[in-house]
Amino acid sequence: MAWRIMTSPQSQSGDTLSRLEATIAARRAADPETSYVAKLNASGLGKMSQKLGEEATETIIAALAQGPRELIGEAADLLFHLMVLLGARGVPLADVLAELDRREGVSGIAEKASRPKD
Ligand SMILES: N=c1c2ncn([C@@H]3O[C@H](COP(=O)(O)OP(=O)(O)OP(=O)(O)O)[C@@H](O)[C@H]3O)c2ncn1[C@@H]1O[C@H](COP(=O)(O)O)[C@@H](O)[C@H]1O
Repeated sequence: MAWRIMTSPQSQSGDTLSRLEATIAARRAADPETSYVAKLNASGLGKMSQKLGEEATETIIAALAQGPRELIGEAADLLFHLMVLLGARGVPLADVLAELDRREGVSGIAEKASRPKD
């Protein structure tokens, strides 16, 4: 039987990520002793990028070898660390969502085929 997660009515993706973006912005300059967001920002872009890569790897491992709960946890870590990195680079979530909106309805296969050949 397929495994299902009950989706909380509060966890509409846009709202949740928008709130997380605001929280991350508010915590960036907090005390690194008490704020993980501040600690990540204090560690610099290199460390933040490394953490994103680690979370991506852990997500891959969960997808290949673990259960849905582990995959959900790792995917949440991955999204969180992506949001931290975007915030540190000053890229608004709205810009990323707008790019996804722009791509809506464009098949990845058709888009790739339309690229100029070398
Ligand atoms: N959503 C998250 C969130 N998801 C994951 N994490 C943290 O991300 C880390 C996951 O990375 P790891 O498992 O590699 O942890 P680690 O090994 O301890 O990390 P390192 O020592 O290697 O840096 C853990 O410390 C998690 O607690 C998060 N930390 C914070 N948030 C959000 O950010 C808000 C602000 O957090 P603070 O800045 O800590 O107040 C929180 O209220 C939450 O809403």
